[in-house]
Amino acid sequence: MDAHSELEFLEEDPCVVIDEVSMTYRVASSEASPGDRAGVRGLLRRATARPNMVTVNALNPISLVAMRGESVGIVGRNGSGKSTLMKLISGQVKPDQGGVYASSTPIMLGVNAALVPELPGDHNVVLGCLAMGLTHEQIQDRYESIVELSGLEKAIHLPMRSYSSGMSSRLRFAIAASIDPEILLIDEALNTGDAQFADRSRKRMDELRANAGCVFLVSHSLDTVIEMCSRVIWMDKGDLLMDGEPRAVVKAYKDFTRQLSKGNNISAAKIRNEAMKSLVPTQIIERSTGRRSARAS
Ligand SMILES: Nc1ncnc2c1ncn2[C@@H]1O[C@H](COP(=O)(O)OP(=O)(O)OP(=O)(O)O)[C@@H](O)[C@H]1O
Repeated sequence: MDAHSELEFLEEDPCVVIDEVSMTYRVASSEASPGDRAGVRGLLRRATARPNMVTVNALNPISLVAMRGESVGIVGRNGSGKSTLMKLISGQVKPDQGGVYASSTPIMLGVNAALVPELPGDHNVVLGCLAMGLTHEQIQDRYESIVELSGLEKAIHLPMRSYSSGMSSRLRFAIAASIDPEILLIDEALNTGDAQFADRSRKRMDELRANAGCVFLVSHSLDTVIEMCSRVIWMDKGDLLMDGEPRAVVKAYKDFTRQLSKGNNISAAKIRNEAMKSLVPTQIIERSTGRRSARAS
């Protein structure tokens, strides 16, 4: 990249900058240590002993920049680090190292609303909206459309603990979708609820995407990702493998999973390596103002 294009890039306005972020979790493991008894007796002993703490690498160091106007899809197998990345962006968890910078508070659809199961749905609408910083007037204006989007009808007056998990997700989604965030995070929210709700939520999501500065969408539905995203990243075992044009990235990911499901582990590993080799790493530059931008290194 020559000096001129680098300058041009620096003048753009990123919504989210992820700078060399990594994340591990510490969890208790029941795996036997050398010298432990085998079988059920061993398990019983370990169940009452102090647990072995192990470290799970959820995310290896990654850097990423999302510009205004981008819809970034995130695909990958179970446990590849997609939700962890979303939680880091939304600030729900802190990285072990590195930093996440955002031009405004990222809003995770359907998860952020802190609701009270003992209270009826309508009370929770008010609580959820207050928690997101809406004023009384704004809540009054939006109340009807939230209830309508949730599709709960009369059940809106019943305690949330009496809802099915789909009903409660629908209410969370409807509350979270009542604001127009600049940075919108959607983690599988599209798969919430039944077909009728999927239609309604998709419509609202289209409006949100149109108004948002940038969107991150985690989904196992690859058609949805192609349809909705301008760019897709593929993650695997905590690594960022590929970042680019949706169809190309989804194709590589599909080829990879197809080989895996046929048991062709060597072919799958080849596709994984090729994807990783072709990835142009992002290098984050700290500007004199303290703001961060990126260039491809
Ligand atoms: N709270 C947690 N405590 C311990 N380990 C965790 C926790 N959350 C995630 N992990 C581990 O971190 C890794 C990444 O998990 P993550 O949920 O980010 O994956 P994912 O790509 O979103 O998976 P999925 O497609 O199944 O939702 C996995 O190995 C998982 O077991």
